[in-house]
Amino acid sequence: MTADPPLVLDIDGTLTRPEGWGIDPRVFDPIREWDAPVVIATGKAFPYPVALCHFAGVPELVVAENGGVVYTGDDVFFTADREAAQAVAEEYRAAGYDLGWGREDTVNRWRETEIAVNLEQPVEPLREIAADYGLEVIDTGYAYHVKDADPNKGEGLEVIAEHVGFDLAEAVAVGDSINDVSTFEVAGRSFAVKNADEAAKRAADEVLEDVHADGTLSVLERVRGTREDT
Ligand SMILES: O=C(O)COP(=O)(O)O
Ligand SMILES: [Mg+2]
Repeated sequence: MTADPPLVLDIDGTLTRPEGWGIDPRVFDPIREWDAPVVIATGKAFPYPVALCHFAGVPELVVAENGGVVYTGDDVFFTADREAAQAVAEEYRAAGYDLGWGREDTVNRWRETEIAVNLEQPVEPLREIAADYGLEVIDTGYAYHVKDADPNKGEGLEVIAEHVGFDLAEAVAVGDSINDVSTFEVAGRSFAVKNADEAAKRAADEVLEDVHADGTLSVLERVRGTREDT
């Protein structure tokens, strides 16, 4: 007997439409029908991947905020807090800059452990202020994230695998950016979509020929049913 391997999916750049924005609706059915755990591992704020699982109709297995928040379906773990990143955001604003998400800022509104800044905002002053607080700034291609260097998606994934009881060596990960490198390091097989950044491409076992959801769907097709079910 064979079964599906556990899946680890990034959102932005990976489940997105070919033009780069919005979830490609073709990913919903394969995710829903997958007969093994599907972990959503993202830099987005906690509610976004929870909502994605909810609307896809799959259990909520979530690494959010680049590993700052981990949800096993039973327990939530916070591996960082927002305080220092918030202080960086306030200094950045006091220096005349803006986070770039508008007045109500739904990008950061429910974010618990880091701060995201719009890519159109100047990054150098942000990096300088973040360094003063001992934080790093990473560019996912969708936002700058001001974060603690410690937590990452890969460690969050390990927590979920242990809790749910699957073998990470059997897991298949797909991603597109530097925040997926730690995932690629702990998952047995890793794929970077064609639109991935250099860090993700270097870390992946294989770089796909297709961009965004087209790349991811090609992986799902290939790996479906490839796990030996003992
Ligand atoms: O939040 C981001 O900047 C990117 O999100 P992702 O990790 O799902 O690609
Ligand atoms: Mg991404």
